[in-house]
Amino acid sequence: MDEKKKQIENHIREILKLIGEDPEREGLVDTPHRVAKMYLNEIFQGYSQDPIKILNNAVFHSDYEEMVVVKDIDFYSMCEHHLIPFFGVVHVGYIPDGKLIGLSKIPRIVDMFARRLQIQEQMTVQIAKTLEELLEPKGVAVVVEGIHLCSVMRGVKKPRNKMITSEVRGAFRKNQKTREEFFSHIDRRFNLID
Ligand SMILES: Nc1nc2c(ncn2[C@@H]2O[C@H](COP(=O)(O)OP(=O)(O)OP(=O)(O)O)[C@@H](O)[C@H]2O)c(=O)[nH]1
Ligand SMILES: [Zn+2]
Repeated sequence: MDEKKKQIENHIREILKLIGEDPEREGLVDTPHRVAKMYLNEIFQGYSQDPIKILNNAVFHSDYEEMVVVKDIDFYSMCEHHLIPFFGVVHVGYIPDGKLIGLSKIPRIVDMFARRLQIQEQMTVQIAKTLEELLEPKGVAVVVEGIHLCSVMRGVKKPRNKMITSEVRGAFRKNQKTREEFFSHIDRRFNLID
């Protein structure tokens, strides 16, 4: 890990030089170290995480049969095309089939996939697929609402653009009423803003 950190530091220092900066000036002298630490311990931490460890046995047997919805889970991720953030909220629903998951574990799974280089569509599918594998539920649904800084502060510069992606599996795909129940729970407003 220390060797990796050192190498990232060196590359950041080189990038600083190439964009016309002086990496030795006071404000920047510790920046390569900070960035390396932030990449490995925070914003790209997801690469070194294992869903089974994150779960820590927090799957419970239960007779509860109705839909479980966890909504407005904030996430921060990094666009794989531009290496700048996209962020927003994730909403998750599932219909258990004998197994429930600890409430805090859903945001932990979201973070595991958000803390990587991503596109929003892929992150949406990865969250749904992982919950399906862990819980074997009757159905799972994931909706992600995101703002991509690569379309806000550069490129097309459309600051109010929001991207909405969804992945629905099992009962949510087969049964329109189930899907509608989920969407009525999460509402269609953009939850991050209002
Ligand atoms: N579908 C999808 N596209 C994304 C996501 N994040 C960024 N993009 C898009 O990826 C595309 C990359 O296109 P390019 O033409 O190679 O990149 P670019 O020249 O920087 O494009 P502009 O952003 O239009 O200036 C852009 O249209 C981005 O808006 C994402 O999560 N999902
Ligand atoms: Zn981008």
